[in-house]
Amino acid sequence: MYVDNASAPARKPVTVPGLRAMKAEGRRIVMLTAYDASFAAQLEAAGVDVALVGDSLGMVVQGHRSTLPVTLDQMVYHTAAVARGLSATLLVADLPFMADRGVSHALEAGARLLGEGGAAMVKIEGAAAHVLQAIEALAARAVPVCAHLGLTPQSVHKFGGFRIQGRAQDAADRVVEQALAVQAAGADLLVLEGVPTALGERVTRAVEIPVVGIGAGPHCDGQVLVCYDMLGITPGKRPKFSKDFLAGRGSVAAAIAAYADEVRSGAFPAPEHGFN
Ligand SMILES: Nc1nc(=O)c2c([nH]1)NC[C@@H]1CN(c3ccc(C(=O)N[C@@H](CCC(=O)O)C(=O)O)cc3)CN21
Ligand SMILES: CC(C)C(=O)C(=O)O
Ligand SMILES: [Mg+2]
Repeated sequence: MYVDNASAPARKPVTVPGLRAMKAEGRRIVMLTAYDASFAAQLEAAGVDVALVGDSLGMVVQGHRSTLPVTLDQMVYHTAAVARGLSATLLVADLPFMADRGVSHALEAGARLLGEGGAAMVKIEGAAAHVLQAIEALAARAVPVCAHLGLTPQSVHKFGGFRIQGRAQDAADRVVEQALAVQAAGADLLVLEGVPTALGERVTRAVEIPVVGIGAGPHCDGQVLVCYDMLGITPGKRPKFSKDFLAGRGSVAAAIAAYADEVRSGAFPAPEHGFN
């Protein structure tokens, strides 16, 4: 089969408890988005730890200006496609905008993304009361949850654009409180996006769960990027925190391998990819 990965060298499956062990042992977590089976197989072959079916697909695949138009059906469709390209890589899928409008909706989304989609974990933005309730309800039913704080793209209209969050002291303190709250609600992983480097470090030290940063500086327990950004094929302006790993290299495989190496060594992100 085209996406069959059975001939690749065996790799121990990445698990939810395994991610916590990586934080404890100081091994950085390498995460990338994927939206289809062919990209998933590239991540798998490069030994990427975590694949994220991000609702960023609404922008980079569908061409929308935000992630808000993405539906649960579309997330399930892309998640199932990515799952077919993976074997050892842990699969995380975003809950789309408003999938958390009630606990029952969040549970339905979790059931579909894990059951039909084959994800091992769902990601949910924010730390509002209803989000904490959704995290608790999912965790109680053994659905692992990745929280997402800082620049949460589904809040683009509230933020007035994709703006760096937590710059003021009180805003930074609030992000730390939110991180503790999502951990207490039962989150197993935290994506921290678009915050100053110092806040990335503070949050990473404040919680026991692993923190995967994107535009959050080099002190997080891991890093995530949108796959098209790290290949330099995103149309228009790419976020400052991303880097073109295909530049000067001959293949997508080499670019993903270089990204994984640079995340694990700490070479990426460099100071110019961060905010202060
Ligand atoms: N291609 C792509 N890459 C992403 O990382 C990404 C998406 N799409 N879509 C969903 C969200 C939106 N994201 C974005 C998009 C733009 C910026 C951006 O342009 N930020 C400014 C900083 C603005 C400020 O200083 O407040 C930058 O210069 O990077 C940040 C995050 C992150 N996610
Ligand atoms: C940018 C990452 C963290 C994400 O949520 C997405 O790709 O949708
Ligand atoms: Mg997302």
